[in-house]
Amino acid sequence: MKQTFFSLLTYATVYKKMLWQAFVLLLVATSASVMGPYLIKVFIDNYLTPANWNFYEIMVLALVYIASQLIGAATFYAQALRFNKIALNVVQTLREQVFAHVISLPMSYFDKAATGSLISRITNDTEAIKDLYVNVISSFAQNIVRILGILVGMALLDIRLVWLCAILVPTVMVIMFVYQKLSTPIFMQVRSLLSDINARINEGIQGMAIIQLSNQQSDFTRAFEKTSTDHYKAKVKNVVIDGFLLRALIDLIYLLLLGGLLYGFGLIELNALGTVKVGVVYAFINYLGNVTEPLLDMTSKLNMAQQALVSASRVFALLAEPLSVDQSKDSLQIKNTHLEFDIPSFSYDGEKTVLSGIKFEVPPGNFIGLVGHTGSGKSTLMSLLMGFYPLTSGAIKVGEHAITALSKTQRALAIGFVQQDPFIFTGSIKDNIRLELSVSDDEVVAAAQQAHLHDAIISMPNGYDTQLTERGSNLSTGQRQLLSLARTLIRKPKILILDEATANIDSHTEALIQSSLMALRGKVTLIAIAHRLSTVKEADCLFVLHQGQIQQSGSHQELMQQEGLYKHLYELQLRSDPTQG
Ligand SMILES: Nc1ncnc2c1ncn2[C@@H]1O[C@H](COP(=O)(O)OP(=O)(O)OP(=O)(O)O)[C@@H](O)[C@H]1O
Repeated sequence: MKQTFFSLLTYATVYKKMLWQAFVLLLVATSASVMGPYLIKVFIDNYLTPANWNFYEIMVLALVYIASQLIGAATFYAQALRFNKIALNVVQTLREQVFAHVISLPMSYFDKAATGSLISRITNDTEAIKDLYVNVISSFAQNIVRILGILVGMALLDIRLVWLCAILVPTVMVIMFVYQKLSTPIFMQVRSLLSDINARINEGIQGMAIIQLSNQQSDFTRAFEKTSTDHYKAKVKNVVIDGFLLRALIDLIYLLLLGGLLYGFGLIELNALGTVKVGVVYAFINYLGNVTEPLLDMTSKLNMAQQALVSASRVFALLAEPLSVDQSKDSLQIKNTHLEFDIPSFSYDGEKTVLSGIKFEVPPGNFIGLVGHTGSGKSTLMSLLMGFYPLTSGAIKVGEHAITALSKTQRALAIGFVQQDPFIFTGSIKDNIRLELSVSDDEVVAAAQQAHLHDAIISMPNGYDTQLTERGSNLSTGQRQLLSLARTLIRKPKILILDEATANIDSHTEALIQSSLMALRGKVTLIAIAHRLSTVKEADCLFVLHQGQIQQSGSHQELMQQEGLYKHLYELQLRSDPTQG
């Protein structure tokens, strides 16, 4: 936790100048507020009690008092503003850093992490860190300086008051230490359960259709209620510790102060000396009140500080997740798109082999098809070409360069990937096609025409400006695939991968797309993954995958002459749908 705290503090050191200003202003504000009771003590003891009505001196005293209060208020405001600005800047930086880190994490990370839980870290946890800066660090700094200032004031009045604080401070520290030890595991649990709640909500919304179809509402609700109840119980534990330790601490401070006051002045001063200066008692009570206030403020914020540190440790853990090792060189350009796959074996988890003995080449401009049973490794092979996962052995080469040596930008420019279920961003159709690419509206229209989506778009009331909702639910599945195709074609890739890209498209549109794609033949390397074998019949070469290995390869005609998996699959499809032949 100490490490986490210091790591968080380093984020504020970027704003050194503002920090210095804030501290200087804080010192001025504290000195001004400490001066107040002292000036009143002077007024009471030097003027009021002895009835010394020296008008000019009293006026000067009053003016100094008013000026000190005004300066105090102004500098207090100015320092608070600076501390808050630093805090908000730090949180903004941290949130941006976390987001940038998360979107650069290797795909394998997202296979394990629940989306809701990740969102919770970027939003809730960074928000809790904001509390640390806005409410805790700045107020701790203010309070500590105030306590030190008051201690100086007290020492000037009566050194015994400082001894009183010498009892208070270690007591408070012991309680703070115990509180921290007890509350950390509970806060960890609370935060992790909050992530689970987010993950469950996310799952519930994403899987809404299947939940309703399989009538799983009550099971999902029960599971949610369980997580929610666990969260509630952990929170209650937290409230009990807060109530027991923090409340008890507050009472203890009051008790000690009262005892100290009675002992210090009630007994000693009255009995031994017989007289008490009214001004000293006024200033004393005022200072005691002032020293209690920052202590109480700090203890009440301890809870917030603890939560923030727990959140920060979760955020730092996420920031420590290793990014994929980038061996790329920006200077490398893809000139030759000759592809060479040589993968002796590949496994996602180091245990189960998903691909083995993969070795083949694809000359530039060729059209190849990858076919095979579900789970045979077709998408995995393409994910490796896209660099989504690091190779565990062997290499994939584009031209003379290993795929890992090419920068992500180069790869994204050269290779287009049309997915089966593409993601649609909130925004217009136009923006979804161009994404961040700076292309004209005409180019967007041309890409949509090439993907045979243009007619569907212009039949919508707002045409290309139609706003798409999250996950593109106001487009049909087929239209989403066409949009993904347009989005890829507009980038004019040299290698085009189609992963079941036309699986949800009617035969007529599919035939049109097929002819568009065939027009690219020879200019662009086409790699199509297809279950519907009729769509890849025209390929220059077909690779038949079976349990992660290439079992057969050759053109449709060649494969049909062999007694093998391909012929078997093709005949099966032909029997179930004779129009496919
Ligand atoms: N991200 C992943 N993490 C771990 N294992 C995975 C992952 N993705 C796929 N697999 C496993 O790898 C194997 C090959 O899957 P892959 O998706 O490549 O098959 P496929 O031939 O494309 O199947 P389909 O035709 O159904 O799309 C499967 O056994 C699958 O369980």
